[in-house]
Amino acid sequence: MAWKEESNRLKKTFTFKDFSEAFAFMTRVALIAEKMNHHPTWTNTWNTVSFELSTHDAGDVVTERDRKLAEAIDKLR
Ligand SMILES: C[C@H](O)[C@H](O)[C@H]1CNC2=NC(N)=NC(=O)C2=N1
Repeated sequence: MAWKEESNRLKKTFTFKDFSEAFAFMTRVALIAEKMNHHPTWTNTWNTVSFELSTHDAGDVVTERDRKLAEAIDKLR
């Protein structure tokens, strides 16, 4: 599934087998975000993880940094 761009955010929701799988994914995303110094706004409800990416330093709009992070997140799946 593709990322949706709306209201100055890149959005996507991932669904996993259970919470443990979802949290393992979040752990891997966290390490990548740190490495890229670009961090997601995200929510986790049981087996789902929803992302809304924007660049705070650019006034909370979508930039290339968000697209790169989205690409890196997709590669984890
Ligand atoms: C100093 C500033 O917090 C850093 O440059 C990073 C940290 N992570 C970040 N994450 C996101 N999404 N946007 C930013 O502008 C951003 N800035």
